[in-house]
Amino acid sequence: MKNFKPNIDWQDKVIKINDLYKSFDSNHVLRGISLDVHKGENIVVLGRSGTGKSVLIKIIVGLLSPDSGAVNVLGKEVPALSNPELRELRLKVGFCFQNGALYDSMTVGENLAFPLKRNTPGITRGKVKQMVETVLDAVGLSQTLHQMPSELSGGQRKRIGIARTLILRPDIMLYDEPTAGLDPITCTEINNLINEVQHRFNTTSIIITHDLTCAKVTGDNIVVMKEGRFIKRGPFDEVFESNDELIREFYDYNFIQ
Ligand SMILES: Nc1ncnc2c1ncn2[C@@H]1O[C@H](COP(=O)(O)OP(=O)(O)OP(=O)(O)O)[C@@H](O)[C@H]1O
Repeated sequence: MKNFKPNIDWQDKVIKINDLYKSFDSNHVLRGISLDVHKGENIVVLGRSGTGKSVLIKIIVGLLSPDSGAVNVLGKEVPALSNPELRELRLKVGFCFQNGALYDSMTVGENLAFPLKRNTPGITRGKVKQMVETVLDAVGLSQTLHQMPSELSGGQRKRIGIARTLILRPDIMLYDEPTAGLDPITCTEINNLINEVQHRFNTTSIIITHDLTCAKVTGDNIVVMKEGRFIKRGPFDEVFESNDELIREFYDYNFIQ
């Protein structure tokens, strides 16, 4: 459970998705998805493999176009944006890749400085140094500044990946399977870090996962996705209190497999 009260503005919808459809030929992946995400909220999208979670995220950042429906992110209608407008939007929507996506030939510090230098022309070396130190401190890994990614554990790589997204101070963080492939203790650390980011930087987050513990610990609200639809939404305890057969099935699946 969170040891702080999230600062959520329920009047401010930073993501508004309405009746979204997306198919690939005869594969009807999204079949009428609607979702509001509020400023400062951590929302978890829970669903089994292949239900369309990644397709949804790609539509949110304009990497895929929907067949129909509306997608508004930070006040912009995403499908209508030009390429330069999309690039601008993507600076405000940070995507945390599953593997951290670090450059193996650069030190941790260089990996963190890279997006900052590329996206902030004219930034001084002093400012870069200060921002790198701040995000490294935020993820609890100040001591790794001069290390190479190959010297880090899987959990540390994830943390540095999160720091690299965070350094551009996005309004929205998208976490793709943040705890996949990690041992339970490291999972707990990553879950705590996701909450710490919410608390310290007041970001809005979408967390895609099939890890129920991650959903429970990080999510202010959960949506459960099945076959391209949201079959349930609400706080974790409310969703999983349900006697709905589809929800039980998901719950059992998590513990059996
Ligand atoms: N670019 C694409 N072209 C064709 N089919 C695609 C494309 N992207 C995704 N799909 C299909 O859409 C469906 C949903 O895929 P998606 O990656 O969103 O699933 P997911 O819920 O994120 O699964 P996982 O948890 O395994 O990552 C799959 O059947 C996939 O094959």
